[in-house]
Amino acid sequence: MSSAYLIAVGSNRRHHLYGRPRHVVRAALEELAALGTVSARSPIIASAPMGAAQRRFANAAAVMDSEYDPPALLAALKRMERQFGRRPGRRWGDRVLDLDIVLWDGGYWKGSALSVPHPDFRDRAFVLGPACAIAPGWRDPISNLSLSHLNARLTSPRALLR
Ligand SMILES: Nc1nc2c(c(=O)[nH]1)N=C(CO)CN2
Repeated sequence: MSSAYLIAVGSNRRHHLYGRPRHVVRAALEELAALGTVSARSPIIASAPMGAAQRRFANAAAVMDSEYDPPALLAALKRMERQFGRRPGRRWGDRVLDLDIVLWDGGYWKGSALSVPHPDFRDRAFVLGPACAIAPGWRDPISNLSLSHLNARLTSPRALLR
């Protein structure tokens, strides 16, 4: 049985073949088709780095159906990161490709190396912005708020949206 996933994609380093981060993200969005059926790809946005990273990021999101369960999909995404030349580095440092599972239509997953929903996605405009462009009505199973509500909450006065 296949499941739907929301995947976040990011890059802030050049790739020797693909070039600038936005081209890395575009290539990664295409490559996701090897892991399932991609039903939506967001526009690629530029965003200021959050955390220890130095350079600007290109970010995007995709919705895909896949036969993989969450740990198997995560393993496949990590393999793709390595194929794109990512090497272990600082947790919040610069990277050629970052692929995260944000949401899964099966609800929650909690393992030693993986939590779905992604624990921090509600505070990350660079995830919510692109995600809202393709799946605004998808609800976070923990807060039960839609992606468009979570995104509005990040950018609007809190009192209005609680
Ligand atoms: N704007 C932006 N900032 C980041 C990003 C990212 O994808 N976009 N990823 C990080 C590490 O996961 C750290 N900071």
